[in-house]
Amino acid sequence: MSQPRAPYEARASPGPCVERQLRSIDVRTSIATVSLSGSLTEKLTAAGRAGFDGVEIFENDLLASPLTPEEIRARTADLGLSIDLYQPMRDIEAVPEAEFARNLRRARHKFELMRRLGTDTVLVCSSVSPLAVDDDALAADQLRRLADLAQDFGMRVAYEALAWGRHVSTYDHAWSIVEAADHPALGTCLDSFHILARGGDPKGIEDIPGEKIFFLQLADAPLMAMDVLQWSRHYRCFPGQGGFDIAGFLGHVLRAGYRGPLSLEVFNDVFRQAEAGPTAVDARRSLLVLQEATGLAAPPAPVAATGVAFAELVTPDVEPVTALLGALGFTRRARHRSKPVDLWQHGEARVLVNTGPAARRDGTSLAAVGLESPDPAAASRRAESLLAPVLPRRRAPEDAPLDAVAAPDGTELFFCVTDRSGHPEPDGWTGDFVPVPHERLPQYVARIDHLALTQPWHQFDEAALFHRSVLGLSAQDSVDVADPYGLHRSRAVTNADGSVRIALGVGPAPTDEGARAQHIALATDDVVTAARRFREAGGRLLAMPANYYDDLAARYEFADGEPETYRELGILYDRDAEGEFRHCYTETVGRVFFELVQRDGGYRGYGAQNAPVRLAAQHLPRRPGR
Ligand SMILES: O=C(O)c1ccc(O)c(O)c1
Ligand SMILES: [Mg+2]
Repeated sequence: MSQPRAPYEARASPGPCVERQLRSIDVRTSIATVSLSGSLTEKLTAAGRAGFDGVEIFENDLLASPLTPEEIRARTADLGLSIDLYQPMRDIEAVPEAEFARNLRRARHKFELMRRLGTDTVLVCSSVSPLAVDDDALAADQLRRLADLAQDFGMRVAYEALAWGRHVSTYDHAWSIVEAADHPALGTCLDSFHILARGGDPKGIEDIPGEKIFFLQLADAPLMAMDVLQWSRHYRCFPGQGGFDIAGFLGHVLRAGYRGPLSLEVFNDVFRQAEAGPTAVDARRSLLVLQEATGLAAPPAPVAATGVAFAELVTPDVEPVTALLGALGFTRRARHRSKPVDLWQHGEARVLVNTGPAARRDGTSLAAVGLESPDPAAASRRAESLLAPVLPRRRAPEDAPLDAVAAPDGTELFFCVTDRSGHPEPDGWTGDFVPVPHERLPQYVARIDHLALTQPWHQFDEAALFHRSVLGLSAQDSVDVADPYGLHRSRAVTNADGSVRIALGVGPAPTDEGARAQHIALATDDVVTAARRFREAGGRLLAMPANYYDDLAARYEFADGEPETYRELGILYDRDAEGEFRHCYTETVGRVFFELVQRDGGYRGYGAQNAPVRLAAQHLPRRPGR
């Protein structure tokens, strides 16, 4: 089959000129209703509001809907969505003639339904039926006859290889059957999951004529060694959230000449249960990032943060918070000129304490993070283009304008510039604070080492993609840590020099309020001194069990007295190929606690090895007698 080829298709890999050409392609985005939670109406509404152009309607969603096909069509159109695909038709091909006659009858009903829905493409997935025989000629013949019927209705059939199809399980096999059938109303549907999960080489996609690729489904997945059907039905995720090279895959499909919608088809147990609205936004963001990676779109470039300017705590009960900060050697340096917000500082670590109205709503929590930005306005434009909710720039007329967005968990992220000039009238956010007299205390904290933010259970993957794409941070591997009452997962996102480190977590982390835990880790170059000073100032360190220290002494050789000091203060120890890590924890106030950390050498982790012991210790006070 011959087809016109665009000039760039001859090139082996997309260079800048290719990227420019791709950018002029107007791609449409679509999402399968199976990817979202709720009723069909809720799914359609979420997809429409998130800005998708179309949907794939899953048969079960239609069957369960009280709306007539005409009403679904009208609702979809009202939301600005087209119905790009109806799916799936199963177990159609390569079956005995009597069975195929029944399949055609079923198909006729579906084509009538599709006409009422106003959609023209149906997905047929490769048969898993025990009746199906291993006979490509028969499969091609029956698919041709199905396509004939489809054509009578003005419809098209897109044949997709399921990775677990009985006889057809690879895209090239499905394409060879479609090619043999040679019918204008029959094409293939490519699904990145089925192709990449089997480890197949997607390069061969470039040999399929673009107009014979009737549909493209995109899904990523974490790399797992498990049965492919279970993997597909439970663990798919949005592009950029798993381990597949979806951008590379899409490059092959575009070079084949495909110009249809990019459609997300994600079967995922978490998304099935989470609110559809935010999931749809997460989904759209994943496609925007993918479009950027493949040269299909050019949103404003990421502006990586260069440090943490401040962490902001809100609290209805300020005394325990300021007592904790005081014991940690922070002093109150300045007061916001119009709001009940104090700036506390130790070294270059700044903590804002806000006792305003939000505090009464949320209890003591970490509500905002100031990220030091080389270009706050550009960082905000990037965030907005990737669908981050932008917050009002000026809270009060006299305040300095601040660019800020909300992260998926509601944490406010400010892009700011800290004025360290020492001028009496500082610029930027610091200019809104009026200095107050303060004591000069010994400084043993250098800066904020990292922030740990426990995410809502259903937003872990979304949070990682958000921080990576919106903030230009890179994500490390996710680690699983045993918590006595569940599993704690953690994934750090960092900038290149480690001056911004955010540990995103999910799990039953213990807090006074039973809510998601958040913590601020402070960098020190002498954790023993820091811990002692904290104690002397009346602070309480989290005690660790003696068994931990017995094990530590067995694992490593320490200088005389070292393990005893750690045991006395509750200091934990870890080591990797690059260096050493010593850390200890304060008690928890509301949802928040502090950690003191000493990194030596090039240690890059967060003490995950010690986390089960620390989590157990944090649960203890809340579960007395256990
Ligand atoms: O899991 C399935 O059965 C199934 C159905 C339709 C698809 O497009 C698909 O990729 C998987
Ligand atoms: Mg599919």
